[in-house]
Amino acid sequence: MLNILIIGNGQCGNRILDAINRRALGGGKNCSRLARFYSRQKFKSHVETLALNTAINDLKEMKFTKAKDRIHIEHLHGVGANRNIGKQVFGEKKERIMRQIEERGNFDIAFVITSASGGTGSSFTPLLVKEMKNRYNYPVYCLVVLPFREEGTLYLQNTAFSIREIRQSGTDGIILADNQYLKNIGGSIQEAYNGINDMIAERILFLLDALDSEMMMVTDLGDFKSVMSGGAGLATMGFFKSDKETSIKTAIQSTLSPAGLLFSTDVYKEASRAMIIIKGDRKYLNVDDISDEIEKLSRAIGHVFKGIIVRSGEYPQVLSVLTLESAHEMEKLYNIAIQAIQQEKEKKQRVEKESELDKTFSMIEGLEPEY
Ligand SMILES: Nc1nc2c(ncn2[C@@H]2O[C@H](COP(=O)(O)OP(=O)(O)OP(=O)(O)O)[C@@H](O)[C@H]2O)c(=O)[nH]1
Repeated sequence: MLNILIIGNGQCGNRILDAINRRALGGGKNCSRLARFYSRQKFKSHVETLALNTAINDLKEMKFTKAKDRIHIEHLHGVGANRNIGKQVFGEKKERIMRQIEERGNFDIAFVITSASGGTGSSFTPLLVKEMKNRYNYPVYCLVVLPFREEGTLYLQNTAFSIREIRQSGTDGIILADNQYLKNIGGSIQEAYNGINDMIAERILFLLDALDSEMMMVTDLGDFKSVMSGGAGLATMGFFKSDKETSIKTAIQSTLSPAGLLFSTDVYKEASRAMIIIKGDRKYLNVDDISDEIEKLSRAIGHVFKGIIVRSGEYPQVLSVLTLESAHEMEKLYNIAIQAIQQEKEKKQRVEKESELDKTFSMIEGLEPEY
């Protein structure tokens, strides 16, 4: 049995963690809040979850994560997208945060979930990972959510710096999920967030289940580590759940297609290593068809690990984990981020010069109110 730690930092990280806990309690989208009082989590592994946030309201919003796992790192009501303040708060509260991890025991693998663009999660994550890597010898993977591109200059510049810092933190790999790419889920912004969080939670739970399952064809933690160590330190995941109409070939293709992935990439051009895990009833799993599809991918990118988990009565579900050797979409994001940083710099310079407003205020210099 694997010991797994999942940490959610900041509002986005907290919400995704809560979606994972809801699913682990067996809940779909409408799972009752009461479920957490009487259900046992369906993790096969021993999983500890921990939510960190400077904003108490974000922690209170969580419905399926135990109160003891929601840790408030006091600083006003968040750090207002300011990563410098976030880093300072982490520095001040570091030992308290690390004690929380220490108390939860030793692990085989850890995941840290955050948005790249806010203040708290994106500044805590690189510093936290660095501390974890210094103190423990288990792999630490980050799941990082990229912003909608129209969310503003501060979020864009935070993204550019935080991704670079997370890469340099010693993390064993970054799994990307992109709000912009996934936004066609539709509905209100809250519905889109819930939909995206649910997609991420579904993939993470499938992965955890697979890493701790008896397989007909084996992939294990060692294979996952090998996949994640390939490429340029960035990865993404794809998923597809088939019904009785879908062939296993189509299911595998779908997990590698835009509809199945969490980040925009042409896997046949940009992927470096992959892991494909298939779960379902033996009668749907034609081994020749599976091999055909996997070979097509491995001819294009190199090595592909494959795993098959037999679950009687279930239509196949397929998960892909892909490390990337290049990421065109990330280059595009950095180009807009550079413009955003420039824009913020020019604005600051303009404000630092004596502004028209300063001139207006100075008109009453030397005068006193007369009554
Ligand atoms: N997918 C997804 N993205 C979210 C969610 N909530 C916020 N975001 C995104 O996260 C980014 C903002 O980061 P947050 O996580 O809210 O910020 P924070 O880390 O709490 O930091 P501060 O609020 O600045 O202290 C924006 O790009 C949002 O679009 C969510 O529930 N799901």
